[in-house]
Amino acid sequence: MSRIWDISQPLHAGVPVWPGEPAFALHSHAVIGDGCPVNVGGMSTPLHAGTHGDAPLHYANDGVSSADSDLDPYIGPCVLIDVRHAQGRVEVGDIDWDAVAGAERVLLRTYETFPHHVWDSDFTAIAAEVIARLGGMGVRLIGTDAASLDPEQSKTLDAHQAVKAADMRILEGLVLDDVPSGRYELIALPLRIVGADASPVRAILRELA
Ligand SMILES: N[C@@H](CC(=O)c1ccccc1NC=O)C(=O)O
Ligand SMILES: [Zn+2]
Ligand SMILES: [Zn+2]
Repeated sequence: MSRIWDISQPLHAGVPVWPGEPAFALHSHAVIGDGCPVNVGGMSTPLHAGTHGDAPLHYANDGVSSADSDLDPYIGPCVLIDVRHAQGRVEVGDIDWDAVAGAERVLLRTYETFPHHVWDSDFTAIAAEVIARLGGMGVRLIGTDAASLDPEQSKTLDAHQAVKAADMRILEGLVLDDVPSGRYELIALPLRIVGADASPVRAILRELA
């Protein structure tokens, strides 16, 4: 059997969320007891909490929602590239472009150790030029272990806009700590949430046969 890496953050009350967003919460609506045969829960979550896919609706009013997005970008061969050496922002010179050649899905590892317990305002963003070059090479999905492609304080979202121009899809908040660089099969499907600008995903990498 081929090995599977779970590259998703656990979702729980303490999962770091974008500043100002409400915490993730799991509620109990029913518990097993006299007259009740089941436990039943519900959840409340910011859509950009944990490991998630941005829908184009996040960065454009005419963009599709999670329910309406093609699924192709989120499933298939991918390459994981180590860019831990990048300073502040991933620039064109930080990427091993030979490793990218031919890939339709590219995941970038920026963290030495993923910050599971605190919000990191200084995450490593990605330059719009990098996205444009990836798009020009036929890449359809960009993934990162950072909370966003653009810096937390950005109001122009240049990298997201470059994704829009190339009609790519985005995964954010991946956990890539224990995964060697190289090629894998990616599966990270957004939920079919009508009108949603983002969705949690269960992201996995599977060793290629
Ligand atoms: N663009 C970010 C998310 C984002 O910008 C955001 C998420 C939640 C609440 C506010 C946000 N941005 C406000 O300027 C992302 O990459 O998904
Ligand atoms: Zn997001
Ligand atoms: Zn985003």
